[in-house]
Amino acid sequence: MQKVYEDIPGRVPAIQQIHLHIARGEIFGIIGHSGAGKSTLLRCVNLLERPSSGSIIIDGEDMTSLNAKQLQVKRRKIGMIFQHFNLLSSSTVAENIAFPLKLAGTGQAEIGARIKELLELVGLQEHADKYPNQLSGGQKQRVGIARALANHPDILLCDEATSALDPQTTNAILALLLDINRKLGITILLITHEMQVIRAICDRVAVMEKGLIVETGKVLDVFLQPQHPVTKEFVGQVSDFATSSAAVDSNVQQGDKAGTIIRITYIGAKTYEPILFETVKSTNVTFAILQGTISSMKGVPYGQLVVQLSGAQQEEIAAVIAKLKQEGMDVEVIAP
Ligand SMILES: Nc1ncnc2c1ncn2[C@@H]1O[C@H](COP(=O)(O)OP(=O)(O)OP(=O)(O)O)[C@@H](O)[C@H]1O
Repeated sequence: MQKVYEDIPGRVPAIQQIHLHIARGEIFGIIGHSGAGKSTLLRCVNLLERPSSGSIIIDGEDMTSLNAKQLQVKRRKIGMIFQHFNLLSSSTVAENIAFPLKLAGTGQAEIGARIKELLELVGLQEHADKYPNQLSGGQKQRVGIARALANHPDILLCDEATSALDPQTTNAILALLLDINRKLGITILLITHEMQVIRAICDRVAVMEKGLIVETGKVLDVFLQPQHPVTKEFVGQVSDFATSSAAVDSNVQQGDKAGTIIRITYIGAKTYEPILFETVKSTNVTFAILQGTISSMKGVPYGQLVVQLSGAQQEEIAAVIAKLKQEGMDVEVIAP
């Protein structure tokens, strides 16, 4: 699809040609700098913005071919939450959540029951009768989430949903989104400019720049092997990996230049196993750790070690590397 805002003649399209497939049930993140086109892309999904060309296919149905009535019905199955929450300030929490249910013509008794369920889901049972200005940012976003889920949507669009929140509240809201995805199977499409949001909950990510997707893939792959300069920059926000080469260079210069330098990547339970030590133990190979990090991606631990192997013949070092690979490690020889 493509989107050109028509108001300024000759301007670059907000979305150049983009082709994106999002699988049912996944959490898909779109990251990019300001003006990259993320909001435009997200708003095209539920047709808050109409693409200039191309189509938006949801469950086999092209959104751009629906008439106003059909679109209204289809939109009920696409919830949306916003950076600044967009709550009705003169309505209570319960009334805010009831709003989309009333629009859908839901009966009063059913609305009452649904509000109760949703308040429980987002942890706001005690706050039904409060007004938005009596709530914290995190609580406001919980109301936004409850309202977005009111009509049992299949898809939840999140427009910078945690950008106005402090880090601790951000983590709590991300945990709630992950919980909703797992419990209810809702597909989540989120946009953000923060790589920690992607790392915390996304399965896959697309990196946008100037209206184009410049890189896309599984979050782990993108983190461990970012290709595009913009992706490298975003990964550098949260990871020590991107800055590692300079640190490694200086460590190598200070130490023994002989030997082979490798980068080992550990994922899952292996992160905590002494595989490197066990592998070299019965050989002549010695190792020096030049750099190491452990982190977590969607709750799964992963780590990287940059290690200098020396003290033995090249063949023996090669055998150690082969053994590490056999153990399921991802090993990259950096030098020589
Ligand atoms: N309603 C609009 N009318 C005209 N131009 C627009 C409109 N909305 C966005 N644009 C332009 O389209 C381009 C992409 O904007 P968009 O808001 O989609 O980017 P973004 O990546 O979401 O940025 P941000 O994080 O700052 O919101 C920008 O050049 C922007 O100025």
